[in-house]
This record gives sequence, structure tokens and C-alpha cells, in this order.
Amino acid sequence: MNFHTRKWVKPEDLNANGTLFGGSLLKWIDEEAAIYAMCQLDNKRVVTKYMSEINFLSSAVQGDIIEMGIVATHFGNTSITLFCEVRNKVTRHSILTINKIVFVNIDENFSPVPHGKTKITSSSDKFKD
Ligand SMILES: CCCCCCCCCCCCCCCC(=O)SCCNC(=O)CCNC(=O)[C@H](O)C(C)(C)COP(=O)(O)OP(=O)(O)OC[C@H]1O[C@@H](n2cnc3c(N)ncnc32)[C@H](O)[C@@H]1OP(=O)(O)O
Repeated sequence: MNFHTRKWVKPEDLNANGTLFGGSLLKWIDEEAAIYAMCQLDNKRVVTKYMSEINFLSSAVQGDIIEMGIVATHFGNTSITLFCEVRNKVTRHSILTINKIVFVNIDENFSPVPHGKTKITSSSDKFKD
């Protein structure tokens, strides 16, 4: 699994305890995972369908650099299932894991449509016009 995206934990990302607000982290993950799904399915129309239990393993504090790793674990007919781990970039301590994030490939009417993909592909050439 590649950890492509890094975030610097800033004051606006903190909760009242002074640690990283879980909602901020989930927002970043949803965005990162959506881009990953778009690239893998080669379609800009994808929606988050389902997230399994979210396991917050440790916290992050202001100034920490965290990195997000996402990998596809299953290609369905209209869906793709991802695994996500977030860790501290310096210590490599795991901050969170999500075993299943499911995105659905949709058409212009927001209806599920088969994506035809079966395996992970490189994203470097996607969305070139
Ligand atoms: C680099 C590029 C830049 C591009 C730059 C432009 C981008 C510009 C667009 C940005 C976009 C961003 C998006 C961000 C992410 C949101 O913010 S998405 C917003 C939050 N999500 C939603 O609003 C989705 C709301 N739900 C729905 O609309 C409908 O439930 C859905 C998703 C269309 C699915 O409808 P449905 O009737 O459940 O469909 P159904 O055929 O039963 O199931 C479809 C698939 O889901 C699976 N599924 C259904 N229920 C479940 C479940 N509970 N658990 C697991 N799987 C399930 C099914 O098994 C099926 O999979 P396959 O077997 O076909 O593989």
C-alpha cells in the first residue's frame, strides 16, 4: 500500500482536547478515497456507499505530519472496496484503520453502472483529455 497523501495537523484541525478531530480526519479520508476510486474506475462519478467500523488506534497532535494509505481490496460489478490506514509519518504509528470503504460507480442519472474493472491499475494516465 502506498501512502501518497500527507497532511500537517494544524490548529483548525484540533478538537477540544487539543488532538486531531476525528471528523477532520474522516473528511480527508473520504476525499482521498474518492479520488482513488475515480482513478481506479476511470470515472469522475463515484459516490461513497459504505464505511465499515472505524478504528481510532492513536491520536495526533498539532504539528504532526500524518499520511494516508488506500488500496483496493475488491472490485465488484458497480462497486469498489478499499482499505485505508492513516499513520504518523515520522513514527509510523498507526492512527486509524478502516477495513472497508465502498464506492459505487454511477451514471449521469446517479444510478449504479458496471465499471468493468477487475484489478488495480496505475493512475498516472487517468483523466487525460
Ligand atoms: C482526479 C479526478 C478529478 C475529478 C474532479 C471532478 C469530481 C467531481 C465529482 C466529485 C464527487 C466526489 C464524491 C465524494 C464522495 C461523496 O461525498 S459521495 C456523497 C455521499 N454518498 C451518497 O450520497 C450516496 C447515496 N446513495 C446512493 O445514491 C445509492 O445508495 C447508490 C450509491 C447509487 C447505490 O444505490 P443502490 O440502490 O444501493 O444500488 P445497488 O445496485 O443495490 O448496489 C450498488 C453496489 O453497492 C453495493 N452495496 C450496496 N449496499 C451496500 C452496503 N451496505 N455495503 C457494501 N456495499 C453495498 C452493492 O453490493 C453493489 O455493488 P456491486 O455488487 O454492483 O459491485
